[in-house]
Amino acid sequence: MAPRVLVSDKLSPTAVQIFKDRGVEVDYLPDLGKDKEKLLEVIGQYDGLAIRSATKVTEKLIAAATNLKVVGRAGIGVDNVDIPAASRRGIIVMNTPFGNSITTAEHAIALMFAVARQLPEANASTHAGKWEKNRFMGVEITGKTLGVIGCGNIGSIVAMRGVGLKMHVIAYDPFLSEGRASELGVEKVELEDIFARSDFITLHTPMTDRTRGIINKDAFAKMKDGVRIINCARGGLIVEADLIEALKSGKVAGAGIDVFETEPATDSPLFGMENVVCTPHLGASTSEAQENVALQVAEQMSDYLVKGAVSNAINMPSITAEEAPRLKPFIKLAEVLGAFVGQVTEEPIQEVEILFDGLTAEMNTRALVSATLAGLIRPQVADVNMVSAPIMAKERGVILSEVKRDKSGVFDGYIKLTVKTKSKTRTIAGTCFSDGKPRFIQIKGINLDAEVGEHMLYTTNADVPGIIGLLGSICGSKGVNIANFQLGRNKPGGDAIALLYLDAPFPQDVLAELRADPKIESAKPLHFDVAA
Ligand SMILES: NC(=O)c1ccc[n+]([C@@H]2O[C@H](COP(=O)([O-])OP(=O)(O)OC[C@H]3O[C@@H](n4cnc5c(N)ncnc54)[C@H](O)[C@@H]3O)[C@@H](O)[C@H]2O)c1
Ligand SMILES: O=C(O)[C@H](O)COP(=O)(O)O
Repeated sequence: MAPRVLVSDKLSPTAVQIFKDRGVEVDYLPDLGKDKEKLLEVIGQYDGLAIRSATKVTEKLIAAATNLKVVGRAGIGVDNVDIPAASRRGIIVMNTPFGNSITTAEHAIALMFAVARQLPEANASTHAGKWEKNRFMGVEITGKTLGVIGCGNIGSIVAMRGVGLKMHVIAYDPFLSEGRASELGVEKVELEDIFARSDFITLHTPMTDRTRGIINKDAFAKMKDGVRIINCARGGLIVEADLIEALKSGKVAGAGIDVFETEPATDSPLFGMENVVCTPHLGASTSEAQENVALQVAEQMSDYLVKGAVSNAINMPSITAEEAPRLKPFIKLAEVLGAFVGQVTEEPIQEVEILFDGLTAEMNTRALVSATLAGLIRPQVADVNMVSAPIMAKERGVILSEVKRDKSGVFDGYIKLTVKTKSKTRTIAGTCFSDGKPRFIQIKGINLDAEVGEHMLYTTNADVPGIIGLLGSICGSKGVNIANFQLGRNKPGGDAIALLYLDAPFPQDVLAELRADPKIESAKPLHFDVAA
């Protein structure tokens, strides 16, 4: 059945066409995002949801979205999506990180000019036939200091434009390197310097708990008199009540505001204030940017729903369409290695080490780590997947380490998983053969070559005669066929294991009998999802 996507905000028709061309059914209902109740009613039918900023993907919506696999944000900011809730439910959230950056940077520059020269008021006055030449006295931009808070994609473009306008550009961004700053021609400074030195301050950070209210009463107090503020990022970065105070007192000479604490903003004390230029979240609204983000989001969502390729996901490692087919069997391998340990482990997991040897070390190991963790946690939490597993592992305090090394044995490459609990350390290694099927090649340090089947039985036992007979006769007595039987030991008479690949689940009613046999130390029926 073709995957179904709902587009619940206004997107360029290009997106709809791309979904259709890629074999995805699409419902284009651009006003549905604003109708929370209706959206809740229908969301259960969809595998994908394509949005802009109007649709709020809340925990409640996610709980109702029983089939949802991907949320695609045609744009950058994902603060309208409850990412932790989506991740816990295994829903990928992707955005289009570059499609509207130039357009938004241009809007910030446009607002800066509009505020510097009071263009909207001058325009309105001239249209009204007033010719108030003496009323509108602006300021020059050349030679002024532009303070950029957040120097990522958009902030960098604004900074470069500022340099081009002969401004002195200073930037605060904890992740901005000195090298990148000098490449952009900006001075890297602290936040306090931005406040103290800027004639214009422009905001370009995402909205997070750390950036919320970054421009507040205290910040205004540290700024130059007559500073001008531009916000094309998110409304909540500025405490609006504090901005209004600062405008009234004359501390702030003007503001260019594209984004508001509450949107849509149809009523705000900022409206009608002298030299406050407002636009209705138009930063990304050019035909070029909207074409870019619509095309990109539809391609990314279709690639995921149809081919399993992941790009620009906020909560999952990327998997390109090219690498997806090669990676797929190793993702399955990683999952079954995790699933093996997850099923035999009953204590809380403390540490996980995943070793990638040979060709596996050259693969997308972030995706393989996520798959291993998903397999490991699934016996406890059934609906965990590659998106939610890393979060769950972290929430459970699991210490995770990843090791990569060159080919070290007879296999071109393999994955070895070591899991520590309070009382035990368990190890298992596996590889994929050319048939693409996962094989266990080592358990507890004991070599074997075991094909992985849906139903298996794993025993640790004494290395004594009669194990094959015992297991064979118990399975035979219940009519369970053994497809493959693997034995291994660390030394004659030492630790031994048996791994049986069965054509049906091992019967629970004979498990106690098996475990009671003195030759058997432990016996565990296992189940693996080996379907493609
Ligand atoms: N008005 C609009 O229509 C519009 C359009 C696009 C994007 N946006 C907003 O602009 C934001 C920035 O977009 P981007 O593409 O440049 O994102 P980005 O991720 O490329 O850059 C954000 C930068 O902010 C920095 N940062 C994070 N926390 C910070 C902090 N506490 N102080 C200073 N810097 C901090 C990051 O290091 C990063 O470099 C988006 O998150 C979105 O909310 C608005
Ligand atoms: O984060 C973004 O990409 C912008 O805020 C654009 O939002 P919009 O798609 O609702 O215009």
